[in-house]
Amino acid sequence: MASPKIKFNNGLECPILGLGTYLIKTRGEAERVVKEAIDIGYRHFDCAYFYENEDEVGRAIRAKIGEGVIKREDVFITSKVWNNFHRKDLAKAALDKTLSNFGLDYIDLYLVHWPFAYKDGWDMRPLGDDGKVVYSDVDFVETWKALEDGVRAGKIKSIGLSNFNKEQTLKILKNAEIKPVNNQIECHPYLNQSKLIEFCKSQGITVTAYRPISPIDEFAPETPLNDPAVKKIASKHGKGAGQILIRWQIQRGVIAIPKTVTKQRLLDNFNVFDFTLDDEDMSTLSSLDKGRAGRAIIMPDAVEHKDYPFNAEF
Ligand SMILES: NC(=O)C1=CN([C@@H]2O[C@H](COP(=O)(O)OP(=O)(O)OC[C@H]3O[C@@H](n4cnc5c(N)ncnc54)[C@H](OP(=O)(O)O)[C@@H]3O)[C@@H](O)[C@H]2O)C=CC1
Ligand SMILES: O=C1CO[C@H](CO)[C@@H](O)[C@@H]1O
Repeated sequence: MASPKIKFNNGLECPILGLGTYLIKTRGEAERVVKEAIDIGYRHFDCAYFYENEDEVGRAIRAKIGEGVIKREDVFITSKVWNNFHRKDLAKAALDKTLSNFGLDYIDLYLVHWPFAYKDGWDMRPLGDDGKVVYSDVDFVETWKALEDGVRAGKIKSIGLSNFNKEQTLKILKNAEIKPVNNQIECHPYLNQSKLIEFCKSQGITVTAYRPISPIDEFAPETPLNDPAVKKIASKHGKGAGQILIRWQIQRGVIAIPKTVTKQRLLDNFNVFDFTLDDEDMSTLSSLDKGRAGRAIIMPDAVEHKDYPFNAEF
C-alpha cells in the first residue's frame, strides 16, 4: 500500500510517511537503503546537506527512474540549508550544491534547518580559538528570502522551517512573500509537541516529526520504544512498538520520517496503514509527554545564540 498524502498550503502533496537519512554514512549504504525503500513503496526522503549523503540518495533515485520503477514526480525530496549558509548569497550557493549533489534540477521541499546562524562560509562547524562554534547574527528572515528566490527560480517546489519555535515562525510569517508549508521538529510521545503542532496547524503549516522512533542517546537515556504503555498498545494490535510510534504521528496528521538501514525495519515501518489506534490508545500515547525533559536534540553548540529556539515554552 502507498503512503497517504498530506496537502500543503501551496497545493503540493507530500507522503505522510517518509524515510529519514541522517547518519547513513558508510559508503554505499544510503544508496542501497534508498533503493530498497523505493522498492518497498517509500516515496518521500528526508535529507540535508549536513547529512553528507545527498549524492547517494540522488544516485539511488536516478537509478530507479532509469529502471522505470518511478518517475521524478512520484518522489518527494526534502533537503535543508545548514547553519553556516544563512547569508543570502551562501544560502543560494548551498541550494545549488544540494541540487548538484542529488543530480536533480529541483527538490520538493527546502527547509531552514535551524533558526540560528553560524559563521558564514563552507565550514559546517566553524570553531573559534576557544574551541566553541562561532556564531553569526544573520537573521533567519534573510535566509528565508534566499529560499523564496529558489522557489521563483524553479529550483524548489516549496519551502519550510525546522526547529523553529512559535515566535520565530510568526516572524517568518510576518515577513514572508511565500508562506512556509512545514515545520520539522523533534516529536515522539516523550515530547508530544501538541502546542506547537496546534499553533502550526492554525497557521496552515504542516508538521513533520523527526526522531519519531527516538533511539537512546546521551540526552535521552529512555525511549518510548521501551515504554510499557507503548508495548502494551503494540501487543494489543499485534504490532511492534516502532509501528505504534509511527502510526500515532500519522493518525494525528503529522508527517513521520523514521530512519533505518535495516531491511526488516524498512518493511515494518512502512507497514502501518492496515490498523487504527483507538481514542484511548491515542490519548495514552499523548499522556507520556515529559515536556522539556523529553527533548533529545539539544544542540549544545548553539545554546548561547540569540536565536536558540528551545528557551521558549514552545
Ligand atoms: N531537522 C532536524 O534537525 C532533524 C531531522 N532529523 C531527520 O529525522 C530522521 C529520523 O530521526 P532519527 O534521528 O534518525 O531517529 P529515528 O527516530 O528515525 O530513529 C532511528 C533509529 O531507530 C532505529 N529504528 C528504526 N526503526 C526501528 C524500529 N521499527 N524498531 C526499533 N528501532 C528502529 C534505527 O536503527 P537502524 O538504522 O540501525 O535500523 C536508528 O537507530 C533523520 O534520519 C533525519 O532525516 C533527525 C534529527 C534532527
Ligand atoms: O538533522 C539533524 C540530525 O541530528 C543532529 C543532532 O544529532 C542535528 O544537529 C541535526 O539537526
